[in-house]
Amino acid sequence: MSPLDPPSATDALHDRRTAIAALGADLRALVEAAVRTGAPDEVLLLAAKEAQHLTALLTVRPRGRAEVPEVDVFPGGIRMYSPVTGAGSPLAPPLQIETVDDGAVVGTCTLGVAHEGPPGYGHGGVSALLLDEVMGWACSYAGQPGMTIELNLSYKRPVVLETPLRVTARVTERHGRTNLVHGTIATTAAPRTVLVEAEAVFFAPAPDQARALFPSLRDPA
Ligand SMILES: CCCCCCCC/C=C\CCCCCCCC(=O)SCCNC(=O)CCNC(=O)[C@H](O)C(C)(C)COP(=O)(O)OP(=O)(O)OC[C@H]1O[C@@H](n2cnc3c(N)ncnc32)[C@H](O)[C@@H]1OP(=O)(O)O
Repeated sequence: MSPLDPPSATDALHDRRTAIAALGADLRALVEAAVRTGAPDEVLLLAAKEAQHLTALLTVRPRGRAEVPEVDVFPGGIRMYSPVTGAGSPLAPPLQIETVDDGAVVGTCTLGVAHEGPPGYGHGGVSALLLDEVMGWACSYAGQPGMTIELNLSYKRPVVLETPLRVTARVTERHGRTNLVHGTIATTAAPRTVLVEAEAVFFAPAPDQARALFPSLRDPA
């Protein structure tokens, strides 16, 4: 089962997610084209007008800042607009979450030029983004969805763009509501060569605290 399209989805929900993902894919292609283009100035200005038209088209019944989208399962499930995993997000690579049998969570993605830091390599903040997300999923899979309270990174080698990446995370220790998590980024071609390593502390809020933090959470228990 893919956590990004659970079998419980109704046809309408599936159709909505499919449409959101279609728009997300084209927006990502647009973002990548926009940051790589060598088109002349007049073409950029024409594209800007077209982008304004698209923005107007989509500004219909916008959801509230803290509202959980109807297409999402929160916490611990599909997030269509996540800047990391969201198929509907132009910011997301997007990263696909998978689990493996021994308790580690594995995510795969490929970064584009839009995610560049040093020329040809991924931005260090983007590596942190990928790790934070997959480490968060490791907590959810360990039964304690939580928020990052500390994240330490060691950048060992640059992360190459346009190369399939493998992001792994595993809960190593639990102390009450606090989980220590270890994470890595490698390429899928050389999974043992660690490019970035992370240690993090996640905190799983108690039900009352979760209700206060996330008012639209239906059943924090
Ligand atoms: C039931 C449902 C709950 C749902 C929650 C799900 C959320 C996940 C969502 C989607 C999953 C998909 C994946 C996403 C992944 C990405 C995650 C992120 O990006 S999260 C955004 C960035 N993080 C923040 O914005 C946090 C900001 N921090 C806070 O708001 C507070 O710190 C908060 C509410 C988390 C805790 O605040 P306090 O005041 O209640 O807690 P205090 O007492 O400070 O610490 C709690 C415990 O942690 C220990 N602690 C604190 N800092 C520590 C540290 N650096 N190292 C080790 N332990 C530490 C403390 O000693 C304490 O432990 P002792 O309970 O006493 O045993």
